[in-house]
Amino acid sequence: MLELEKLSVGYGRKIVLSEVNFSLEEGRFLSLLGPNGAGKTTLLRTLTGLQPALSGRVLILGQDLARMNRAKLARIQAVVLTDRLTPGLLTAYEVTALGRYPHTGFLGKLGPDDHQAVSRALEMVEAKGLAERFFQRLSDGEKQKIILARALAQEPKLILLDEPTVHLDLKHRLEVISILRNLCRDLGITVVASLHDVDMASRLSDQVALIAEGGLADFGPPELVLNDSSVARLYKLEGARYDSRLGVMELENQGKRGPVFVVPGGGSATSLLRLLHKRGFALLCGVAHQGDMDHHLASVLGARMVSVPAFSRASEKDLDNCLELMNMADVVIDSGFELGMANQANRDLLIRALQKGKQVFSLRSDHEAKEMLGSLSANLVCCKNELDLAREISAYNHALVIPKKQSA
Ligand SMILES: Nc1ncnc2c1ncn2[C@@H]1O[C@H](COP(=O)(O)OP(=O)(O)OP(=O)(O)O)[C@@H](O)[C@H]1O
Repeated sequence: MLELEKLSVGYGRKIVLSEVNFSLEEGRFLSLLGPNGAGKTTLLRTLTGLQPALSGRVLILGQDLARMNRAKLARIQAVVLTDRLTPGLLTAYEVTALGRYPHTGFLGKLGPDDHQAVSRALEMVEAKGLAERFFQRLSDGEKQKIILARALAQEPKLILLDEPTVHLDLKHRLEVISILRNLCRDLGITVVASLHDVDMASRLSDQVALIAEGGLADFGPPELVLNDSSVARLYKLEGARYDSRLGVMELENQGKRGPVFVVPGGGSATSLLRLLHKRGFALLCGVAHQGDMDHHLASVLGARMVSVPAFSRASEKDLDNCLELMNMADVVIDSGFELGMANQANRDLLIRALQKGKQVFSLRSDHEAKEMLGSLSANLVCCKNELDLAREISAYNHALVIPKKQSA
């Protein structure tokens, strides 16, 4: 569908990107990712023919873009740029109908086929109800849907979009994204879009192009191209990292409070770990099973951890290592894990912590705690939920810090 051969783009003598090479098959979704000012818009504008290439070639369906006439190009390619559309007093239907211009005659008169195409396009973006409303009076999200409908009414094979979800709330962002995804999957339309959301790009795209420092830094399926270090390099991230497994950005913290020791299990500690990390606590954790969500998140959040392979029991040595970490912690937290064959050691850890007189906070009910820990549970502070627990720990931590300061 699209092939770039040693393409350099820019403005006059200013080269923004040089010698970009890649090709894209029909019906694929390509996301252009890169920091502000990297050249995504400049590349998109060059692919639309709105600005000439500085050197190299763009081939669309095997034909050189520079030699294609505009009418022919408009029947293949639709463009959605970020420039605000100000179409005067046109209704949403009339704006959508503007997309039919490559198919109508000189006077732009719509025939029955054109009206059908306009209705189909409005239906595809689920905006038939907006048809009679004035475009200017629509919300940003509604406008974006109509602009997409206009591109679809053109019945293109290739759609180029610059930041199609910018200014949209979550609902409209997801709607627009799912419309674009369906275009590729159901209609075989090729989509090239610049996006700022790495997570969205990784879920949506067949291919991603990483644009940075004057060229194409990488190109390929997101599963191969997007990882912690490539994203950190691309955006020059400091104080944050991209978790490619969960597809989310995690903020680093200096862990100035605590540390606290979390006893995890089977994903029971995930919200808790995130909350404590957000509140600035340094995290210690054990015993965590590899492959478990708690293990993954604890390691992404930079916790010091004792871990064992999935489904295996911790050894005496693992327990000793945990106790060593636990001794460093102000408090111990029971994540309320479900007890099974493989994590008996985590119950033993809680028992040892209570026997040593450590302050233990728990996400279990009093009843559950008693069942698991017997009379020792009397020394446990049971909390209703993660927020309650974080509050209790903050109060306890504060009480610890003040005497320390006073004695100094
Ligand atoms: N008309 C212009 N003339 C000269 N330089 C320009 C022009 N338009 C943009 N630039 C410059 O070209 C470079 C690339 O800009 P571009 O808008 O393509 O980046 P981008 O990746 O789309 O950025 P963003 O994510 O912020 O939209 C920037 O340094 C920008 O200042």
